[in-house]
Amino acid sequence: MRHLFCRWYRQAPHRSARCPEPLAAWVVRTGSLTTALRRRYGAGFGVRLIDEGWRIPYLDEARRLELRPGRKAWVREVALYGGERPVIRARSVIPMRSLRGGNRGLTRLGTRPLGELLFAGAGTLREPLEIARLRDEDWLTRRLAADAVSFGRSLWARRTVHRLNGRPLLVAEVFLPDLLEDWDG
Ligand SMILES: C=C(O[C@@H]1C=C(C(=O)O)C=C[C@H]1O)C(=O)O
Repeated sequence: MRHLFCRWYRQAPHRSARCPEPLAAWVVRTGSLTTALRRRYGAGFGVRLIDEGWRIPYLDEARRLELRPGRKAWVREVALYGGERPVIRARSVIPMRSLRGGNRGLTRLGTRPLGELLFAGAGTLREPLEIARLRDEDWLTRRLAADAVSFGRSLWARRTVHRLNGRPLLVAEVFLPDLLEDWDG
């Protein structure tokens, strides 16, 4: 099956893309997801490293980072857990040039949340959020949440270009159905 590009929106999801309200609060959150998940799950929060290394980004990612297609970047994929269940799947793409200038720690994170670096000091800026309602055939769905598609519910994702010490990295997050299980708002 041909994998489609995600249709990213720049507007807030509840206006333009009809993201259901309880989820929209997570999707448009401007602070650290790590901090929010820790607040919600406490010691039940954890990061499971799925893959990390020099990879060729998808064309969608290369374009957003203005990278030459086919040029490798440092790619990190994780699942963020709330208790026993994954609630977020994340994929970060870090161009080679972004690993300079004090950013070398980005390749040595392991199970330390990326958000701890990105939201640590004043050294990070972020570009506007992009939101997507994922379709089963979108490459991001297939890559990060193929198992969640069987729930038959729409999956939502967001992506942001963060600038750590002025250097860009793309972070995409898919919000899994379990994030809203026993949601009390
Ligand atoms: C960007 C953040 O970091 C989170 C942790 C990530 C990781 O450890 O790879 C990736 C994306 C985020 O869900 C955040 O906390 O907002």
